[in-house]
Amino acid sequence: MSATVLDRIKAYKLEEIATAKSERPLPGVETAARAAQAPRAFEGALRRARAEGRYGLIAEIKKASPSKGLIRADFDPPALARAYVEGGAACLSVLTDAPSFQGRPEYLQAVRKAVDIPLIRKDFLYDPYQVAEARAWGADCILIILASVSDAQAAELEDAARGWGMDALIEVHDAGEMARAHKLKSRLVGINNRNLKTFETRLETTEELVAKAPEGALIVSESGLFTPADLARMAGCGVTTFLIGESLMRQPDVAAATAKLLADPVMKAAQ
Ligand SMILES: O=P(O)(O)OC[C@@H](O)[C@@H](O)c1c[nH]c2ccccc12
Repeated sequence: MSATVLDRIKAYKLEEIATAKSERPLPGVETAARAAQAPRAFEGALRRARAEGRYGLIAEIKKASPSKGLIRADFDPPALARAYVEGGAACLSVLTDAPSFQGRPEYLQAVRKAVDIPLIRKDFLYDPYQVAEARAWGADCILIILASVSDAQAAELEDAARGWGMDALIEVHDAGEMARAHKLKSRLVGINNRNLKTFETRLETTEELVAKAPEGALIVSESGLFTPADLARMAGCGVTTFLIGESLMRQPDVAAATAKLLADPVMKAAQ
């Protein structure tokens, strides 16, 4: 079988983690994590938006991606963060992976200083060391991609997040992964419309998997959402919480585009 993008990412991440651990041993990272501002309620901010009848947006700060290449040349993370807040985002996602997404830990740290809303470290996590890093850099939530970790690794990452007082967004993209999500504690579940192995993006993925989610889960529809009609379509199957990057990153006026995307008051059937 040919190596997928996820296999390649995992290989360089494991090297990255080994280097980071030797350059900055865990105790020092833990000290920095303990000194960071207290974690903010990431899932809570999204649940509040939903309870108040608003779309809950996690707006993503994303310069490039493996499938799209460079998405935004003029890339100023603190300015983009402020624009997203002005436009009404509930939370922000900041890519920290450099090789595939041109992200950086410094972007997360700079965004933390620029805005008050909760942040997720968007990266490929395999080791609790990376969860401590995320907390030290100011993240309030981590991403656990079930396509790239075992059940045991997912549980270990989730426990590390809980230990730091952070939330965990559990990402699934098929029925098998959704079944695995039931075994975890987190009830914040992202359905990725993009298959990370083939890059195929289908909004049907959210529609097909939402009914298989754990009881009481808050579902986040991730990737490939561009228009108010896309959000209304997702609301039609009860999903009103979204993770959106590319479509907003391509807009010259990010604040106005975010406000426009969220302006539609369509809030249909509750999950
Ligand atoms: O730019 P989009 O299509 O709006 O997608 C955002 C987000 O869902 C996507 O960046 C993403 C979802 N899961 C991930 C896992 C790793 C890296 C990136 C992702």
